[in-house]
Amino acid sequence: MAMTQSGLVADALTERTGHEVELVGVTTEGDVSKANLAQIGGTGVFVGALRQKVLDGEVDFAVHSLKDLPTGPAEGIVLAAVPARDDPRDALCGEAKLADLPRGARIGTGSPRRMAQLRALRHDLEVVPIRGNADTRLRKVTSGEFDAIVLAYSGLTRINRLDAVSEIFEPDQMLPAPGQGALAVECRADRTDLLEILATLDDHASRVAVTAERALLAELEAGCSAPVGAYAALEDRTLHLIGVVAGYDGERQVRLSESGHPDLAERLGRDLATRMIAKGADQLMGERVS
Ligand SMILES: NCc1[nH]cc(CCC(=O)O)c1CC(=O)O
Repeated sequence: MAMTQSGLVADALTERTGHEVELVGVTTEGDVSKANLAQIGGTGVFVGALRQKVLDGEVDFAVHSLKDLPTGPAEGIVLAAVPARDDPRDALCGEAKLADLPRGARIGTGSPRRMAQLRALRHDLEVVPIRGNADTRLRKVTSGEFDAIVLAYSGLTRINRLDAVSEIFEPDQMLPAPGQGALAVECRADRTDLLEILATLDDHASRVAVTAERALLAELEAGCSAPVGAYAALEDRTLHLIGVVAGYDGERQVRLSESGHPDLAERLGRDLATRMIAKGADQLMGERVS
């Protein structure tokens, strides 16, 4: 998936600016270690290794899945471009749509956000942690170990596995992770020459949407392992943001929305988070039922 999305960015850059781009594959501890990803530092291990190559000047820029980036700033590195976002929704991969799965069906997901929202949609489901890359997970559906799993639609597009999708969740059923479906192009802050070139890849609507979603996540002091969903979209020069913090039991949710001017995307996210905290969102995040 990472090589595909880097290839897409490289092609777009060549098309827009005429610059040839050489792809450099980077293998990280996250790719080779058999240990649980959480134990070796979560998705931060992929991001950290790529950022080091950027800082060392081994590569000019790096492409990440934006939802895997920690919300805090990275010293010496800037988010040079957010290309036009792909479909941000989550997809169910299995034999049937969610409503048609048998009682007590086994659903695999490693994401607390997806777990909590699945339980809210259907209390009878057995939601079970699952590991491995997308292809490994999909094989666990084919083998019958799981009745279904949930993955990002955009990721399935990039690995050419839309055939596995049985249902796409609308944001009112399941809010995606902040930044889901978007890519992040990062380079060194002092490379002004490069910043100008990479800026041609930036998509304003995508940039303001993910800015609001990530500001919400940052203000909630949450990371990618928190049961936090967010989705923002720009319509007629108004930015609409929806956020959710879902309790692990699926019983309680704090779900609020807010709209504002896209120039104030960061503020919009922070304001919504503050309102969510006032409704008990931080308490829900602190809980671990299973
Ligand atoms: N956490 C892993 C990860 N990081 C980005 C994507 C999907 C692609 C995207 O969001 O752009 C995935 C897999 C998934 O959640 O199904």
